[in-house]
Amino acid sequence: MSKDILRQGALLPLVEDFYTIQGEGFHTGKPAYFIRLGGCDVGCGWCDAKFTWNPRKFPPVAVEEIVRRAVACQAKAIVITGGEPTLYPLGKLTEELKKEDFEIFIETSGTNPLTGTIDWVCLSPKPQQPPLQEVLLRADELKIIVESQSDLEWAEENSKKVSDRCLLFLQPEWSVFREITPAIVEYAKQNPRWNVSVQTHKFMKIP
Ligand SMILES: C[S@@+](CC[C@H](N)C(=O)[O-])C[C@H]1O[C@@H](n2cnc3c(N)ncnc32)[C@H](O)[C@@H]1O
Ligand SMILES: Nc1nc2[nH]cc(C(=O)O)c2c(=O)[nH]1
Ligand code: SF4
Ligand SMILES: [Mg+2]
Repeated sequence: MSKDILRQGALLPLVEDFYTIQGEGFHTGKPAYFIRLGGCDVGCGWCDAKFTWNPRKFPPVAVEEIVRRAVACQAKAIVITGGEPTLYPLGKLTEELKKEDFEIFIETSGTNPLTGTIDWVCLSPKPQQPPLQEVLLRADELKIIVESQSDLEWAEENSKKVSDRCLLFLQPEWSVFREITPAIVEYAKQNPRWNVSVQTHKFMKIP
Protein backbone atom coordinates (compact mmCIF):
# COMPACT_ATOMS: atom_id res chain seq x y z
CA MET A 1 0.00 0.00 0.00
CA SER A 2 3.10 2.20 0.16
CA LYS A 3 3.61 5.22 -2.23
CA ASP A 4 5.08 6.68 0.97
CA ILE A 5 2.11 5.17 2.78
CA LEU A 6 -0.26 7.07 0.58
CA ARG A 7 1.55 10.35 1.03
CA GLN A 8 1.67 10.25 4.81
CA GLY A 9 -2.01 9.62 5.36
CA ALA A 10 -3.45 12.18 2.94
CA LEU A 11 -5.12 9.23 1.19
CA LEU A 12 -6.50 6.15 2.93
CA PRO A 13 -7.81 2.79 1.64
CA LEU A 14 -11.45 3.30 2.60
CA VAL A 15 -13.50 0.09 2.72
CA GLU A 16 -16.74 1.72 3.82
CA ASP A 17 -18.08 4.56 5.93
CA PHE A 18 -21.47 4.68 7.56
CA TYR A 19 -23.45 6.35 10.33
CA THR A 20 -24.70 3.83 12.87
CA ILE A 21 -24.78 3.04 16.58
CA GLN A 22 -21.58 1.90 18.33
CA GLY A 23 -22.54 -1.70 19.05
CA GLU A 24 -19.71 -2.85 21.34
CA GLY A 25 -17.77 -1.98 24.46
CA PHE A 26 -17.93 1.10 26.67
CA HIS A 27 -19.61 3.40 24.11
CA THR A 28 -22.34 0.90 23.21
CA GLY A 29 -25.49 2.75 22.18
CA LYS A 30 -23.76 5.94 21.08
CA PRO A 31 -24.44 7.17 17.54
CA ALA A 32 -21.15 7.25 15.63
CA TYR A 33 -19.84 7.58 12.10
CA PHE A 34 -17.64 4.60 11.20
CA ILE A 35 -14.59 4.92 8.95
CA ARG A 36 -13.35 1.44 8.03
CA LEU A 37 -9.87 1.13 6.49
CA GLY A 38 -8.60 -1.86 4.49
CA GLY A 39 -5.68 -4.13 5.34
CA CYS A 40 -4.85 -6.17 8.44
CA ASP A 41 -1.57 -7.55 9.78
CA VAL A 42 -3.18 -9.99 12.24
CA GLY A 43 -5.64 -12.36 10.51
CA CYS A 44 -8.04 -13.79 13.13
CA GLY A 45 -9.80 -17.02 12.06
CA TRP A 46 -13.17 -15.70 13.29
CA CYS A 47 -12.79 -12.11 12.06
CA ASP A 48 -16.17 -10.66 11.09
CA ALA A 49 -14.48 -8.16 8.76
CA LYS A 50 -12.41 -10.48 6.53
CA PHE A 51 -13.62 -8.53 3.49
CA THR A 52 -11.28 -5.72 4.60
CA TRP A 53 -8.07 -7.72 4.61
CA ASN A 54 -6.77 -7.01 1.09
CA PRO A 55 -6.11 -3.26 0.96
CA ARG A 56 -5.56 -3.38 -2.83
CA LYS A 57 -9.31 -3.90 -3.23
CA PHE A 58 -9.97 -0.42 -1.82
CA PRO A 59 -8.74 2.53 -3.88
CA PRO A 60 -7.25 5.32 -1.78
CA VAL A 61 -9.67 8.11 -0.89
CA ALA A 62 -8.62 11.66 0.08
CA VAL A 63 -8.97 12.53 3.77
CA GLU A 64 -10.90 15.70 2.84
CA GLU A 65 -13.51 13.57 1.06
CA ILE A 66 -13.86 11.19 4.03
CA VAL A 67 -14.32 14.12 6.42
CA ARG A 68 -16.80 15.83 4.08
CA ARG A 69 -18.97 12.72 4.19
CA ALA A 70 -18.82 12.51 7.99
CA VAL A 71 -19.77 16.19 8.34
CA ALA A 72 -22.80 15.66 6.10
CA CYS A 73 -24.65 13.69 8.81
CA GLN A 74 -25.53 14.55 12.42
CA ALA A 75 -22.67 12.53 13.94
CA LYS A 76 -20.70 13.88 16.91
CA ALA A 77 -18.42 10.86 17.27
CA ILE A 78 -16.22 8.95 14.84
CA VAL A 79 -15.04 5.34 15.11
CA ILE A 80 -11.92 4.58 13.06
CA THR A 81 -11.72 0.84 12.47
CA GLY A 82 -10.80 -1.75 9.87
CA GLY A 83 -9.05 -3.92 9.14
CA GLU A 84 -6.27 -2.68 11.33
CA PRO A 85 -6.38 1.13 11.19
CA THR A 86 -2.99 1.59 12.87
CA LEU A 87 -1.33 0.39 9.64
CA TYR A 88 -1.75 3.97 8.39
CA PRO A 89 -0.59 7.38 9.63
CA LEU A 90 -3.76 8.91 11.09
CA GLY A 91 -2.42 12.39 11.86
CA LYS A 92 -3.99 14.07 8.83
CA LEU A 93 -7.38 12.33 9.17
CA THR A 94 -7.71 13.05 12.89
CA GLU A 95 -6.51 16.65 12.47
CA GLU A 96 -9.22 17.32 9.87
CA LEU A 97 -11.86 15.55 12.01
CA LYS A 98 -10.86 17.62 15.04
CA LYS A 99 -11.33 20.84 13.04
CA GLU A 100 -14.98 19.72 12.82
CA ASP A 101 -15.11 19.02 16.59
CA PHE A 102 -15.65 15.28 16.36
CA GLU A 103 -14.87 12.99 19.26
CA ILE A 104 -12.55 10.32 17.85
CA PHE A 105 -12.54 6.65 18.89
CA ILE A 106 -10.37 3.88 17.49
CA GLU A 107 -10.74 0.10 17.39
CA THR A 108 -7.33 -1.57 17.26
CA SER A 109 -5.52 -4.81 17.94
CA GLY A 110 -2.52 -2.71 19.05
CA THR A 111 0.00 -4.14 16.61
CA ASN A 112 1.34 -0.75 15.47
CA PRO A 113 1.94 2.60 17.19
CA LEU A 114 -1.01 4.97 17.45
CA THR A 115 -0.74 8.20 15.48
CA GLY A 116 -2.86 11.35 15.42
CA THR A 117 -5.33 12.65 17.99
CA ILE A 118 -7.47 9.88 19.45
CA ASP A 119 -9.87 10.48 22.35
CA TRP A 120 -10.70 6.87 23.13
CA VAL A 121 -8.67 3.74 22.42
CA CYS A 122 -10.45 0.38 22.38
CA LEU A 123 -7.72 -2.27 22.40
CA SER A 124 -8.69 -5.81 21.35
CA PRO A 125 -5.41 -7.74 21.51
CA LYS A 126 -4.89 -11.05 19.73
CA PRO A 127 -2.53 -13.81 20.93
CA GLN A 128 -1.08 -14.58 17.47
CA GLN A 129 0.23 -10.99 17.22
CA PRO A 130 0.42 -9.44 20.70
CA PRO A 131 -0.04 -5.69 21.18
CA LEU A 132 2.71 -3.12 21.66
CA GLN A 133 3.33 -2.05 25.25
CA GLU A 134 2.72 1.60 24.34
CA VAL A 135 -0.80 0.74 23.14
CA LEU A 136 -1.53 -1.36 26.24
CA LEU A 137 -0.63 1.69 28.33
CA ARG A 138 -2.76 4.05 26.19
CA ALA A 139 -5.87 1.82 26.12
CA ASP A 140 -9.08 3.26 27.60
CA GLU A 141 -10.81 -0.08 27.26
CA LEU A 142 -9.51 -3.62 26.83
CA LYS A 143 -11.95 -5.79 24.86
CA ILE A 144 -11.05 -9.47 24.78
CA ILE A 145 -12.89 -11.73 22.34
CA VAL A 146 -13.75 -15.01 24.04
CA GLU A 147 -14.20 -18.06 21.82
CA SER A 148 -13.25 -20.66 24.45
CA GLN A 149 -12.39 -20.84 28.16
CA SER A 150 -8.66 -20.50 27.42
CA ASP A 151 -9.23 -16.94 26.15
CA LEU A 152 -9.98 -15.98 29.75
CA GLU A 153 -6.29 -16.59 30.55
CA TRP A 154 -5.34 -14.30 27.66
CA ALA A 155 -7.73 -11.75 29.14
CA GLU A 156 -6.08 -11.88 32.57
CA GLU A 157 -2.60 -11.68 31.05
CA ASN A 158 -3.48 -8.46 29.21
CA SER A 159 -5.35 -6.93 32.14
CA LYS A 160 -2.08 -6.95 34.09
CA LYS A 161 -0.40 -4.86 31.37
CA VAL A 162 -2.93 -2.06 30.92
CA SER A 163 -3.20 1.06 33.09
CA ASP A 164 -5.34 1.19 36.25
CA ARG A 165 -7.93 3.41 34.55
CA CYS A 166 -8.47 0.97 31.66
CA LEU A 167 -11.95 -0.61 31.62
CA LEU A 168 -12.13 -4.36 31.06
CA PHE A 169 -14.58 -6.12 28.72
CA LEU A 170 -15.15 -9.74 27.69
CA GLN A 171 -16.98 -10.11 24.37
CA PRO A 172 -18.31 -13.44 23.08
CA GLU A 173 -17.05 -14.49 19.65
CA TRP A 174 -20.18 -14.15 17.52
CA SER A 175 -20.37 -17.64 15.98
CA VAL A 176 -20.26 -19.32 19.43
CA PHE A 177 -22.35 -16.68 21.19
CA ARG A 178 -24.91 -19.16 22.60
CA GLU A 179 -22.35 -21.69 23.81
CA ILE A 180 -19.79 -19.32 25.35
CA THR A 181 -21.90 -16.53 26.84
CA PRO A 182 -22.89 -18.42 30.03
CA ALA A 183 -19.19 -18.93 30.90
CA ILE A 184 -18.44 -15.23 30.28
CA VAL A 185 -21.36 -14.13 32.46
CA GLU A 186 -20.26 -16.43 35.27
CA TYR A 187 -16.64 -15.26 34.97
CA ALA A 188 -17.63 -11.58 35.22
CA LYS A 189 -19.83 -12.33 38.24
CA GLN A 190 -16.91 -14.02 39.97
CA ASN A 191 -14.37 -11.41 38.77
CA PRO A 192 -16.30 -8.13 38.75
CA ARG A 193 -13.44 -6.02 37.42
CA TRP A 194 -14.62 -7.48 34.11
CA ASN A 195 -17.69 -6.27 32.21
CA VAL A 196 -19.56 -8.14 29.47
CA SER A 197 -19.82 -6.63 25.99
CA VAL A 198 -22.02 -8.12 23.27
CA GLN A 199 -22.21 -7.08 19.63
CA THR A 200 -25.58 -5.36 19.98
CA HIS A 201 -25.63 -4.10 16.37
CA LYS A 202 -25.86 -7.71 15.18
CA PHE A 203 -29.04 -8.20 17.21
CA MET A 204 -30.42 -4.90 15.92
CA LYS A 205 -29.50 -5.92 12.36
CA ILE A 206 -27.80 -2.61 11.66
CA PRO A 207 -24.26 -2.09 10.24
C1 LIG B 1 -13.14 -6.03 12.89
S1 LIG B 1 -12.15 -5.46 14.23
C2 LIG B 1 -11.27 -4.08 13.50
C3 LIG B 1 -10.34 -3.37 14.45
C4 LIG B 1 -9.06 -4.12 14.85
N1 LIG B 1 -8.48 -4.86 13.80
C5 LIG B 1 -9.31 -5.00 16.04
O1 LIG B 1 -9.36 -6.23 15.88
O2 LIG B 1 -9.48 -4.45 17.14
C6 LIG B 1 -13.33 -4.61 15.29
C7 LIG B 1 -13.70 -5.34 16.57
O3 LIG B 1 -14.47 -6.49 16.26
C8 LIG B 1 -14.04 -7.55 17.06
N2 LIG B 1 -14.45 -8.79 16.39
C9 LIG B 1 -14.08 -9.18 15.15
N3 LIG B 1 -14.66 -10.35 14.82
C10 LIG B 1 -15.43 -10.71 15.88
C11 LIG B 1 -16.27 -11.83 16.13
N4 LIG B 1 -16.41 -12.82 15.26
N5 LIG B 1 -16.91 -11.88 17.32
C12 LIG B 1 -16.76 -10.87 18.24
N6 LIG B 1 -15.98 -9.79 18.04
C13 LIG B 1 -15.30 -9.71 16.88
C14 LIG B 1 -12.54 -7.31 17.14
O4 LIG B 1 -11.89 -8.03 18.17
C15 LIG B 1 -12.50 -5.83 17.38
O5 LIG B 1 -12.70 -5.55 18.74
N1 LIG C 1 -22.41 -0.97 14.98
C1 LIG C 1 -21.14 -1.38 14.97
N2 LIG C 1 -20.40 -1.23 16.07
C2 LIG C 1 -19.10 -1.61 16.01
N3 LIG C 1 -18.15 -1.49 16.96
C3 LIG C 1 -16.97 -1.90 16.47
C4 LIG C 1 -17.15 -2.33 15.15
C5 LIG C 1 -16.04 -2.65 14.25
O1 LIG C 1 -16.21 -3.41 13.30
O2 LIG C 1 -14.96 -2.12 14.48
C6 LIG C 1 -18.51 -2.16 14.86
C7 LIG C 1 -19.34 -2.37 13.71
O3 LIG C 1 -18.96 -2.94 12.68
N4 LIG C 1 -20.63 -1.94 13.83
S1 SF4 D 1 -7.17 -7.87 14.01
FE1 SF4 D 1 -9.24 -7.08 13.76
S2 SF4 D 1 -9.56 -6.83 11.52
FE2 SF4 D 1 -7.69 -8.01 11.81
S3 SF4 D 1 -8.38 -10.11 11.60
FE3 SF4 D 1 -8.44 -9.67 13.80
S4 SF4 D 1 -10.50 -8.88 14.20
FE4 SF4 D 1 -10.21 -8.86 11.97
MG1 LIG E 1 -17.69 -4.89 13.28
